[in-house]
Amino acid sequence: MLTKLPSTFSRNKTKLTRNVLKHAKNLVVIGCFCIGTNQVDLEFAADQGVAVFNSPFSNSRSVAEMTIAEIITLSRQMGDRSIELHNGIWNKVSARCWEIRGKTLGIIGYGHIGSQLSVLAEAFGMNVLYYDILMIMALGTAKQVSTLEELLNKSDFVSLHVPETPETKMMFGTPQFAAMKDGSYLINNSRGSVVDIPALIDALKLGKLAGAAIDVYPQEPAKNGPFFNNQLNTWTSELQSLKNIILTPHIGGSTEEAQSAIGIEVGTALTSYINEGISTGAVNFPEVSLRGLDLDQDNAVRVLYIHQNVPGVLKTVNNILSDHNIEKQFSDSRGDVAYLMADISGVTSEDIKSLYEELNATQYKIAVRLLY
Ligand SMILES: NC(=O)C1=CN([C@@H]2O[C@H](COP(=O)(O)OP(=O)(O)OC[C@H]3O[C@@H](n4cnc5c(N)ncnc54)[C@H](O)[C@@H]3O)[C@@H](O)[C@H]2O)C=CC1
Ligand SMILES: O=C(O)C(=O)COP(=O)(O)O
Repeated sequence: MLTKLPSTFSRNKTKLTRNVLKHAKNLVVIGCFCIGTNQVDLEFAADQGVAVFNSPFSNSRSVAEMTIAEIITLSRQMGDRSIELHNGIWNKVSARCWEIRGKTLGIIGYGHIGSQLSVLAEAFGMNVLYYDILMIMALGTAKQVSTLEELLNKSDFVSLHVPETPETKMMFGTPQFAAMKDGSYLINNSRGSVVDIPALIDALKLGKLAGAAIDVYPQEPAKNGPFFNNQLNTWTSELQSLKNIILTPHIGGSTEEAQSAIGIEVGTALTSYINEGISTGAVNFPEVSLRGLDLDQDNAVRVLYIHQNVPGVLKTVNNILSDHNIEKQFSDSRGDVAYLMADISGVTSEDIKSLYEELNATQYKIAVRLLY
């Protein structure tokens, strides 16, 4: 159906690969109703003239809150106590159950989620360290460390909040577990590809880690309900058998508040791109905007021209537009793709057809839309 749609919607499970996108001939825009955009081949989408929008922060508070809940749940072994009581066992213990006050939280990836988590953790009396590839201003009394190793050596809890990129794939494996403090905890609410699960299982079995919380998996089932082990990964049953490990079904951003805010944010971006061509906030595309579009005035037309980023294109396009008054114009490029927006006036309905045909016939065009 993608071939017939001007826009398509995805959450993190909908894989829009090169193979899928190359059949989507009429596709104009993709909305990812989530933060992560690794499920879409962003570069190929841009090469096809398809802009991709996401919701960069609407569910970040939900993830930060869930992480705080997990830190306390792990520290008090509440998951295990709850499972025991569900199975009719009363097991009142305090051994190796801790307050989180005064403990150190190491945050890997200090972006929207990591930085909110930092503020919440400090409110609980935790000390916060963070590691990020960028220099980022610390909130509260958190401290940025310059190596991942330093963070791992010093933290009682380590929480991952990085995006899936070639650099973060399997960034957490045997050497990173070895560098962690004995009896520490790992939380992964980022992406399933970031942690080497067999290495995590070993660290838990050896007692190196006192617990872990995992929300994301290398493969995830496409729908709710019973799943076969190989739909998550081949080690699911091992994970299920371990003590003090919280397993959640990728629900970090799944709250009513987050879903409603995401719907509004991405929906607004999609409609302003479709109706006005505005690409501000696109994750794969040049960001172009022009002030007020008044199509009722002076036979106005907005020209949206996406093209390969090579010399000479603007000259050709402006030559075609030059029979009309160019009220305003803006152009930007990102990598191999460039995007020109121009508001022209004095365009008759006959002109529109010929303008479209001429622009469509230009050499380096990727896509053309005229709004009138
Ligand atoms: N479990 C869930 O339901 C959810 C999971 N997520 C995941 O969380 C990720 C992070 O979300 P945000 O904080 O909003 O993203 P963000 O883009 O605001 O922050 C990510 C931070 O990670 C840093 N980073 C990138 N590569 C790194 C590396 N190799 N080492 C250290 N730091 C690195 C970046 O510089 C940035 O500061 C998303 O990309 C998504 O995959 C997001 C929302 C919900
Ligand atoms: O926002 C994200 O990146 C998430 O992982 C949450 O995705 P979802 O809305 O649950 O498909």
